[in-house]
Amino acid sequence: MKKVLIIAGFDPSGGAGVLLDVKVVRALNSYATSVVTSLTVQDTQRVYDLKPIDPHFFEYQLQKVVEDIKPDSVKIGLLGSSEIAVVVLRNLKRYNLKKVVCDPVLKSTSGFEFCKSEFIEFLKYEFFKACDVITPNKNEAEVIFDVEIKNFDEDVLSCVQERMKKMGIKSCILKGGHLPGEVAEDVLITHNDIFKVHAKKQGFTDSIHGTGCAFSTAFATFLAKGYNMYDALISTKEYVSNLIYKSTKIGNGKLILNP
Ligand SMILES: Nc1ncnc2c1ncn2[C@@H]1O[C@H](COP(=O)(O)OP(=O)(O)O)[C@@H](O)[C@H]1O
Ligand SMILES: Cc1ncc(COP(=O)(O)O)c(N)n1
Repeated sequence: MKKVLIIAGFDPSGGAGVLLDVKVVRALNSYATSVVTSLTVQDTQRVYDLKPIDPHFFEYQLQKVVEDIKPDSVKIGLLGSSEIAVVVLRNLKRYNLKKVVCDPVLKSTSGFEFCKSEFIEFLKYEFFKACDVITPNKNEAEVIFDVEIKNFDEDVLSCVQERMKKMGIKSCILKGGHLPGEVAEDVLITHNDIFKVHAKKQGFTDSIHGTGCAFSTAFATFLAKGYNMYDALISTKEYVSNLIYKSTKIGNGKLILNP
């Protein structure tokens, strides 16, 4: 049984964060451990508040679980505070953790700002380097790479590729759910390759919640199973598209995924 370590925030409604991530890992027949970075006050309509976990207590939990159950891959979601991010970075290095997938959650679909600007600089120039792949959506990629993204044309993608090299980011999957058009396209960019996948768009991206969380967790799980990045992306795209096609309205707000 492959083991995926989830480092993410807690959404009590289960539409995003660790509750969703653990279900995705389980649905893909793997085992999830999880260390919570922050608690949110949240429902299917919006995020109201966030309280980061004490960084010392967080580190204590992280170290105990990693020393006992060595993960085959790591998914990092909402970090919640720069102090927690520093602890995560230190321990990625200390335990030499492999196959680290980071979903750079900067803002919720409903518009809640999860990161202040100095924290974003730390992520851009220190944290992402320690990850094997980051999975920004359109808005996150614009902030991280300081580029306007209206489509995934060649010039945009090669600009992102150049900036990744300069910043020391190893690989990146740009998620295109928020771009206009009939298809939801995602692009894996490495230092010497660009690889696209796409699926038919279903419904309105802004009315579905948790797609980015499910995407990065499924990708980390396929890596844990030994898939290379290309095959992991193909399988993740198929898996997440099916979850989106079956998304349901469980509360008064956005549709949720139910792995
Ligand atoms: N309406 C949609 N129909 C099908 N796939 C979608 C839709 N919206 C997003 N996706 C896919 O879901 C995944 C998450 O993407 P995206 O919504 O861009 O990120 P985020 O949830 O982080 O904002 C990507 O694979 C994207 O292509
Ligand atoms: C705990 C937690 N983690 C991540 C997200 C982002 O998900 P989304 O962009 O779907 O709001 C969230 N809302 N809450």
